[in-house]
Order: sequence, then structure tokens, then C-alpha cells
Amino acid sequence: MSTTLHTFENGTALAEGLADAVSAKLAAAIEARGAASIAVSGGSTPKAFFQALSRRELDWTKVTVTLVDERFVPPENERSNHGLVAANLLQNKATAAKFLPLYHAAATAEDAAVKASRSAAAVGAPFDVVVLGMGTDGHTASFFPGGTRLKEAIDPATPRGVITMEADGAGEPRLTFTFSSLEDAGLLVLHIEGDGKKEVLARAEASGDEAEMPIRAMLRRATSPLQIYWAP
Ligand SMILES: O=C1O[C@H](COP(=O)(O)O)[C@@H](O)[C@H](O)[C@H]1O
Repeated sequence: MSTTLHTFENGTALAEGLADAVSAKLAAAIEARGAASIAVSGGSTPKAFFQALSRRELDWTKVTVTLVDERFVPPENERSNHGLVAANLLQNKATAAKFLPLYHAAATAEDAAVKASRSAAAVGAPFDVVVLGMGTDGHTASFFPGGTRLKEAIDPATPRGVITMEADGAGEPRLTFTFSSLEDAGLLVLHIEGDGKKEVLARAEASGDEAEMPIRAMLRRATSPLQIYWAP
């Protein structure tokens, strides 16, 4: 599949450049359909991008924000992706956006996944924007090497929706949108920073099993062109 590398001088320039591209896509969706959707990643990388995007002029009342993946922890937990998004993206002008959580205070992660899938179905498909991250182990979303449901998660025949995942490198049980939910986004972005991640990307772009580096599923099989945003 096609990938394009967008290189920036530093993380600040990348955050602003990516916020420009994402806000333009959301504005176009609002213009066309009166609504827009975006699924973002958690982790340590997207904080500056979230802050830049939160300041963009948009009709945020028409934007639904969700996560590509989440830990099965409540938003107050310091490892919650919802908490990260609330503190950095759902601020400034973006306070008016609607947030769709993947975590629900359910008895099990499986129950939470069912609830999250139901509410995600109401948003419509495909997402206008998906911003993926990548771990140094080659995971994206919660498609972890060795993950309990990795095969199902990256199988293009698995329907859109949220499923659970457990893996050694993942910490808590996870909730993740499936490959089919993410790969056809109107704007599909992989946001990575640092030389280490660029080396991981180079390994992922080489031959090898998708199960060893699940980001390969997106690099090789995404229907939408993958826009890779990188800064040192
Ligand atoms: O566990 C996660 O990690 C990845 C990458 O995070 P980073 O800290 O290396 O930026 C992230 O894309 C994913 O959403 C998150 O749940």
C-alpha cells in the first residue's frame, strides 16, 4: 500500500503541521456531512499534537473524538488514554467536542468492549481521521506482538468494532478498535518521533511476519494511503 513520509525539524513543527492537516480534514467533513470523527492514539507521543489541535478554529460541536485503543482503567488512572485526551485535546476550542470513551465501568474488559462497539457504530464509518502511534515493539493501536487476540484484531474479515487484547508488553487488559475499523480512514496517519522509532519503522518496512511487528498490517494492507509524520 502507499505510504508518504512527512519529515519535520522538531516535535513542535510536527505538532503544528499535523494539527493543520487533521483540522483541514475535519473541516472538510463538517462541510460535506455536517459532522466529523477522529480516533486518536494514547501513549507519550501525541501530547503536543493534541494541544496544537485543541487550539484550531473548527465547529467542534460537530466533532466526535474517540481513541484507537485504551487501557481497561478509569479515566483518573495515570495510564488512561482518555485522561490524556481530556487533559490535552478536549481543551481550548475543542472543549465543545463530543468524546466517545472505549473504557466503561463494566465488570470485565469484554463487557466494556461490547458497550464501546455499540456506541462506535452510531458514529458511522469510516472515521474521517485516524492517528496511529507505534511502540518500539512494533505494535500499533493495541495490536501487540504475542497479543491474545492479535490474529483476530488484524484479520481484515473481522468486523469493525472494539475487542479486548492482553499481552506481556501491554500492562493492563486493553480495548482496541480492529484493523478493519481503522485502515480505511479518510486521513490515515502514523505519528512517530525520534531516531529509535524511525529505526523500528525501517525494520517494519522490511520483510517479515506481521505477527512479529503488527504495524506491518497497516503498512502493507491499509486501503487508505498511510501518511507518516516524523520528527527527530
Ligand atoms: O500503548 C500504547 O502505545 C502506543 C505508542 O505509545 P508511545 O508512548 O510510544 O508514543 C500508542 O500508539 C497506543 O495508543 C498506546 O495505547
